[in-house]
Amino acid sequence: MPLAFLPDLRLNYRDEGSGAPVVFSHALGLDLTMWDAVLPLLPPGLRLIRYDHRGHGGSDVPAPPYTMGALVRDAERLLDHLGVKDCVFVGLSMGGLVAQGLAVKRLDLVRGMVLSNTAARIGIESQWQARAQSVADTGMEAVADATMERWFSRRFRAEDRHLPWRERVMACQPDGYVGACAAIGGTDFYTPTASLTLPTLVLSGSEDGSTPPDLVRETAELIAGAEFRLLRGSGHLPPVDAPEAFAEALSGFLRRIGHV
Ligand SMILES: O=C(O)CC1=CCC(=O)O1
Repeated sequence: MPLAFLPDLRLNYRDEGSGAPVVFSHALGLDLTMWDAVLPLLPPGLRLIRYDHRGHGGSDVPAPPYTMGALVRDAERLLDHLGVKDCVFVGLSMGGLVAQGLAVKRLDLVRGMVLSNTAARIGIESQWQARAQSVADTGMEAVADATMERWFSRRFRAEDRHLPWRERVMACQPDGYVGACAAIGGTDFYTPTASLTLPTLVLSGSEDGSTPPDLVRETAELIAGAEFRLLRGSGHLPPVDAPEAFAEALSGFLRRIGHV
């Protein structure tokens, strides 16, 4: 898989297809494979770029803590490196924070965004510090089970469909996870996000235990003209537990804004 050599960091990414660019930014503790089930369901004529955040997947793992500014800068430098402008940026959870920060900073790069299962602010800093500390102390096992409960519905878990995703969380480098917790805990985008006016689709899962629908809807209401859509039966990761519904919502948005 290609690595983008940014001045101080190597970022792992995949760049597939050709046409109008769509960039995918994943959630905490995961990697670019989070989008595997969605990409084949999207219409032709798109350049599909996905990457691993610092500290995740095949990207470098700098020592924690990280800042949201650094995560946004990584996305910015990757898009500059790939010569991408005017993309639709799709960010889920932590990736949705990156989407908001990037749109505020570099509107030349982003012509539309999809904010999935995210908010202008996620949780409170002390909870993120406590979570980071437990991973620093005892590794990913400290958060794996509780994460599955927040991410996936009871039914999904009863069918053991969460197990491969638990393995992915367990494979995350503790330093990367701890670093990203600091970035999330230190981020409050209420004011900058309220200034955004670009075309935006906001998606939420009715069973999301991490960013519940009311929180996600509140962020949609900050952005003038944003569309809000609730994916019924889905949890925190619709690309995993409801890829068809996610792809259908994303494809509709791309068509409505003339991106495909
Ligand atoms: O781990 C969680 O509960 C949910 C989450 C918050 C930010 C992110 O990317 O995932």
